[in-house]
Amino acid sequence: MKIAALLSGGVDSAVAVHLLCEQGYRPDLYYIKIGMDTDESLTCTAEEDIELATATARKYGLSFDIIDLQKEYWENVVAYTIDKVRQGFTPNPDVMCNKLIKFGCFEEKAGYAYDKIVTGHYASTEEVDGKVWLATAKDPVKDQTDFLAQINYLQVSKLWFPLGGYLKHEIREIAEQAKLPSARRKDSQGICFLGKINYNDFIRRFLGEKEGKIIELETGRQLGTHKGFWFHTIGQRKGLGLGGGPWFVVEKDTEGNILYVSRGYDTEKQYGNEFRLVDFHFITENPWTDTATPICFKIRHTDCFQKGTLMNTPGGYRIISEEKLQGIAPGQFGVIYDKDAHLCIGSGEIRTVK
Ligand SMILES: Nc1ncnc2c1ncn2[C@@H]1O[C@H](COP(=O)(O)OP(=O)(O)OP(=O)(O)O)[C@@H](O)[C@H]1O
Repeated sequence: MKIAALLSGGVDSAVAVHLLCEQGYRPDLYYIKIGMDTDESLTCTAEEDIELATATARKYGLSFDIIDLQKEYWENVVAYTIDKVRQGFTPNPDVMCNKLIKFGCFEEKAGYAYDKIVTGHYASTEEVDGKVWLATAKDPVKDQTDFLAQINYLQVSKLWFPLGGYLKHEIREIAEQAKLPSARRKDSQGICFLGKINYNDFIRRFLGEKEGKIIELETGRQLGTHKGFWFHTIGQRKGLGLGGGPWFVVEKDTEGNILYVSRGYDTEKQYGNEFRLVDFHFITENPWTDTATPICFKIRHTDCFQKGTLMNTPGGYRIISEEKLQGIAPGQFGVIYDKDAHLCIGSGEIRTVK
């Protein structure tokens, strides 16, 4: 079996490679370059990543290649991110990076020559009645199935996640014992291409600044000004610069460049229990024929699953949540799991119900 392993320079993918070697496999290792070489302020930690990845490859005597997908990353993931922000949505670049870059463009450049692609994601796959499904990881805090929920059947059936059956602290212990070069490396956080740079600086570069009003939704009172709706997200509390809070962003008027906010933790306006999903995507297939199916779901990357019902209506899919949810942000992905939160079934982009 020919195996390619995606190595980031972090501890998780190094342990994935270690576990494969312990089982007698000899994967070819690949680092994907997605930073911007030409722009100092927009580069990731690429140099350090490549050094650590090279050291891991050397330790196991495996082949190591760097695949440059910078152009593809900017044309697909960054363009998508800016486009969504401009429309007032909250994008999820990590979801798109998995779908389009790690398992998309990489496949076209190198992955096609392999039977299996291995990563250090915390996720599993499971065969049910001869079909492969994406399944959650043993570690509920680290589970990354929500970032993988836009991949397709060809992708999931070729993927192998060796860390799915481990807890994060077990992975750290394995890395220490095996003396992996990246054993003591801190976990990476958030959106990769942003690396060390500030998200607002990144957005400002593309969309600039434009002053607009901040208005209290309940009273219509103007409380202050902001520098562009694109710096703010539904449910967000930080960065409003208003006294006497807590204030939360509850609505955005993108045409008028107005932010509507609401005060306190318990205001009705912050919460909702129903939303729509557009462009709904099943990873393996649609396992449900009913118009109302009990499910678990997530609307953001957290370790808690919400319980609710997936409604298949003539106007598209909707989720009705058992509990009221704070900060349902259009543009984010609503990720659907079976009712035991075991199989990840698919995802769609969140829209409000009007
Ligand atoms: N630049 C990259 N090149 C190749 N593979 C990558 C790269 N970035 C991430 N990956 C792969 O995707 C997996 C998940 O990446 P992510 O950044 O979400 O997680 P992580 O838990 O920080 O992983 P790691 O500790 O391996 O960096 C990694 O384990 C690795 O297999």
